[in-house]
Parts: sequence; C-alpha cells; structure tokens
Amino acid sequence: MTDSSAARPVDSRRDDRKAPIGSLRTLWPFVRKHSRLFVAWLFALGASSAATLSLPVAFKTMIDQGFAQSSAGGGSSAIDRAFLLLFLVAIALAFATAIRFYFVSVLGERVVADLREKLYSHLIALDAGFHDRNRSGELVSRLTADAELLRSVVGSSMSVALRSTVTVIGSLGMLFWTSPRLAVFALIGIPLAVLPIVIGGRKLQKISRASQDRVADANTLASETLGAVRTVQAHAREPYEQGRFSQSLQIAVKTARQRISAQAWVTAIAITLVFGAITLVLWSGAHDVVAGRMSAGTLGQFVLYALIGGGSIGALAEVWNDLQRAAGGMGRISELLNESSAVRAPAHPKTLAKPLHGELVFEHVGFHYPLRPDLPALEDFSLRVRPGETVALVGPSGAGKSTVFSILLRFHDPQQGAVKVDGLDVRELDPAALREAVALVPQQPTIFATTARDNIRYGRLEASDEDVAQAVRAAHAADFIGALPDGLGTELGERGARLSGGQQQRIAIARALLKDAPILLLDEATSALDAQSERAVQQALETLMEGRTTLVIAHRLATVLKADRIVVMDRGRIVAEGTHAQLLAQGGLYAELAKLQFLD
Ligand SMILES: Nc1ncnc2c1ncn2[C@@H]1O[C@H](COP(=O)(O)OP(=O)(O)OP(=O)(O)O)[C@@H](O)[C@H]1O
Repeated sequence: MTDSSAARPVDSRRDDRKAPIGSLRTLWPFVRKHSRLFVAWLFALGASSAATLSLPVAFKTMIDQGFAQSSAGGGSSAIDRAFLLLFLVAIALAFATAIRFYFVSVLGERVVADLREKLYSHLIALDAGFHDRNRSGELVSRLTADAELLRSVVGSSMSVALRSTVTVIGSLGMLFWTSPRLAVFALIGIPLAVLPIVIGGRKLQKISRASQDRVADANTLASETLGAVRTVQAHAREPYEQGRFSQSLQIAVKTARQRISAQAWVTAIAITLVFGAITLVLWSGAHDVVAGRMSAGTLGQFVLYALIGGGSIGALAEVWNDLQRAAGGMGRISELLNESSAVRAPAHPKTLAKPLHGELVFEHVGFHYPLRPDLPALEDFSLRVRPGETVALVGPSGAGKSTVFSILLRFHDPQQGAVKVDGLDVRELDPAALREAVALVPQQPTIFATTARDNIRYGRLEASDEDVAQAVRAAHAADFIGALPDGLGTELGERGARLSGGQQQRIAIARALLKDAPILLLDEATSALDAQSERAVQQALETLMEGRTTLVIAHRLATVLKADRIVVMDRGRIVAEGTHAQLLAQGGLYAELAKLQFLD
C-alpha cells in the first residue's frame, strides 16, 4: 500500500481535462515491450493479494485455536503455532508487496522513458508547418506534464486500481465464505460508509487545487519581480512589491485554511462512519458469538475482510480521478504521435553527387504558408544559381527572402513548381541528405547552453579539436574566444547570453565552416554591429563563401557589391535582377532600398 502516494506532477493540476479510461489502452504496446517486468509484477501482485487475503484466516486461527485451545488447556504451543502462522503470512505480505512495488515502479519509469523518447523523436522530426501551428511550450508540456502523469499512473495508480480490484473481489468472496448473513449486511453497510468519504474526498481535492493555485500565484509574482529586479528597484517599487507579495501570501493562507478545515471534517466523518459500520457489524456478530452461532475468530476474520474490502473500494475511488486525468494525457500524446510529417523522404530517395557541383534551380515556385492560404509568400519564383556563384537577395521586409531559404531546405514543400539541386528535384531526396549539403547562417544564430567548442562542433559532430580550432581562426573568432575564461571550454549560457550579437554570428560562421557544405545560405544580421565586429564578421563571411554556391539575404552594401548578382524581391516575386550599378541605374525598388539601407 506504499505506492499509492507517488508524487503527483506539479503542474498537472493546471491540466485537468479528463478522457474515457479507454484511452489508456494506447499505453499497452509500451508496457508489452517490457513483458518480463510486467509478468514479474503480475506474479508479485498475485502473491501479495493472496497474502493479504489469508491474513484474516491466520488471524482467526490465532484467536480460535491459539486462545481458545490454550484456555481449554491446549498449552502454549498452540499459541506459538498460531502466532508463527500469522507472522509468516505477514512476512510473505511484506516481501510480496515490496517486490510488487519494485516491479511496477520500474515498469512505470521504463514505459514513460520509452514514451518520452518516442514522442521527442517524433516531434523533432515533424515539419516546420506543424511547429508553426504548435507552440513549443505546449509541446514541452506534453513531453513533461502529461508524461509525468502517466508515470504516476503506470507506476502507481494502475497498480492500485488492479490490486484493489483483486482485493475487493477476493474479500467479497471471503466475506460470503466466512458468514453469508453478515456478508449481506456488509454489502449494504460498506458502500454506505465509503460513499460519503469518497464524495468528501473529491470536494477536498477541488479545494486543495484552489489552494495550490493561490500558492502558485504568489510564486509567479515572486519569480516575475525577482526576474525583473532592476526594473522594480529603478522605480523604487520594493515596498509596493512587498505589499503585493504579502497580500498574495495571505490569500494563499486563507485558502489553505479552508482546505485544512475541510480536511479535518472529512477525517472526523470518515472515522465516525468507518468505526460506526464496524461497530454495527461487530455488535450483530457478537450476538452470534454469544449465541454460539459463530466463533470469536470467525467474527475477527470477518471484520478484517470487511476492512480490507472497504479500504480497497476507497482506494479505487481515489485513483479513478487520476486514471481519468492520465487518460486525458495519453489522449493528447497519442494525438501528437499520430501527426505525420508533411515533408518526408521518398521510399527510394535519389542520392546527391559527391562532391556536389552546387547548382540551384527554382522553377516557377509558388508557395503559401499553411497558416496563410490567402497570402502567397512566393509567386512564380524562378532563379538559377550557378555552382560557386553568390546571389544576393534584397527586398523589403516580408518580401519572401527567408521563405526562399525554407523552401530550399525543405522546411516546406512548394505548392507549385520545383526546386532542383544539381538537377535533382529536392522532393526526390532524403531531407537529411539535402540538409547535409547546405550550411545555414541565420540572422539570429542559435547558441546552445553548452561550451563554445560544442556549439561550434554542432556543425560536424565528429570534427577533431584541431578542426574546431581551425574553424575558429577562419571565422575570426579566435580573439574573443581566447579572451573567454576557459577559451573554447567556456559555457556560453542560455541562448548565448554571454556573447554579443557579432560574436554569436561568428560562432555560427565557425559552425558553418566546420560543416563545410557546398551550398551556403546566409542571412545577414541587421542589428547594427560596431565597426570592428562588423569587419571581423565580414572577413569571416568572405572566408566562408569561398568556392561555395551562396544565397545571401543582404542588408549591407559591402555584401551586395561583392555578390555576382543581385535579385530584388517584392511580395514573393522577383522584380529585378542585375549588378548594383545596373540596378541603381534602373531606379525603382532597388534604388529606393539602396538609399534607405546601404547609403549610410
Ligand atoms: N511561418 C509562417 N507562417 C505564416 N506566414 C509566414 C510565415 N513566415 C513568413 N510568413 C509570411 O510570409 C511572407 C514572407 O515572409 P519572409 O519571412 O520570407 O519575408 P522576408 O523577406 O524574409 O522578410 P524579413 O526581411 O522581414 O525577414 C510574409 O508576409 C510573412 O508574414
């Protein structure tokens, strides 16, 4: 009975949607994978239930044969034997319970680890459209809160439910076997006693949820203000915040008091009802004993079965809610597992030549984002980039420049037209193989909360330390990385919090250099870098672009001047093409953009 108190996930209370218990069936394949653990648990469950159900019989033997016989002159050996039997049953119960607890808890951990692993692998491979539709916070909560809910269910609630069902059925049978007449009484009495306790328990759960919510409110307030302590202090709002926090604590205490007093009442009523019922049965049984219709031991045995049965009904009622919530969690997880990626590798993908020439062709590409069916992000977009050529994409915000990158990387597939790399339609390739051939330096590079070395090695996991050092030098990042406390071994902090924008870009450039892919997609940073860091980034980019087919979303004059060709985009279309001088001479959108952006 130890495993009923397993910790509940902290934030599951915010996610109380329930579902039919049947949804839990989808857990079965995960459980079946660990069939040995499952079978071991079933055996232990059988053993512990048998021990539980034989305890009252041992108790009866102790009273009837131990006490009665010894008082009738049977000597102390009868007492000894009866107590030894009772003790042995108790030991069997103890070990069977421990073994059952062990197997079912390990099973719970394994099942949830498998489920998480499967869900994570599934989510991380789903297409960009899916990730646009679903907030990552929501997905993380499926992966944590819902999975945690299931852990407590497999490792505890489900065990309690099955065990209690077995015990209820077993003890009912034993009640009738012990005394059919009293059993009929108990059959009416036990539910009458248990029902109010269950109802009270549910009310209590609601109140305690409210109480937890109030505590959470206070915590949110504290974490918000401590997180923005500079703003609070700059406004000299410490007393104001102290007041708000103390007020929310008082509210939390008030709701906690409601919970505590409700709990006190439920306890009092529960004890009264349970003992009232036992007293009634005992009273009626005592008459039977006095009249010689029943032995004292049988009465004791009966009361124990009634207690065990009643307790198990209570336990069943208690876990029912948990099971329903977990079924809700499993339903939501199954929904995600049933999502399939819109971008998939064909059954027999074609392979890209090695080394790749790096020719890119966009043929009349038409594309709109799944969430914006009315707004074409690319329209009749045709472009051919020769191997080794550098093409700069320029255009106002929202023109579709980043979309060109997304289509090429197959984050999305276009609705019209085709994209070809070295003459092969990208839809005929395995997306992973395609992406291996492309290095992307985004405007806001992702820096992971690990060391500078591991961040750079993300470009090629098997790269040697020497390769990393070389990439760092080529990316003009050696100076600032050398100045970090542990050089390449320095932890960069969450999202690269300890680096400037220009430094983050150079980490991303080093990463791309290490990847050494023949096609390069570059999104220039728009945020103003200081002159020194801009020069360093620029030099690093030049090294990177050498000998690669490059598409660059250009924001700087230096970049457009170096490009072989400039493509001007507006509202998803190409509106002009040429060199800087040609386009300036043409006037129009490019001349306007140049005046606004480059001529500073
Ligand atoms: N994930 C998305 N879902 C829906 N619409 C999108 C999505 N991403 C971009 N869009 C829309 O598609 C159009 C083209 O966007 P895109 O990001 O390609 O423009 P851009 O030229 O790169 O702009 P910027 O220079 O501001 O980054 C815009 O109208 C934008 O609102």
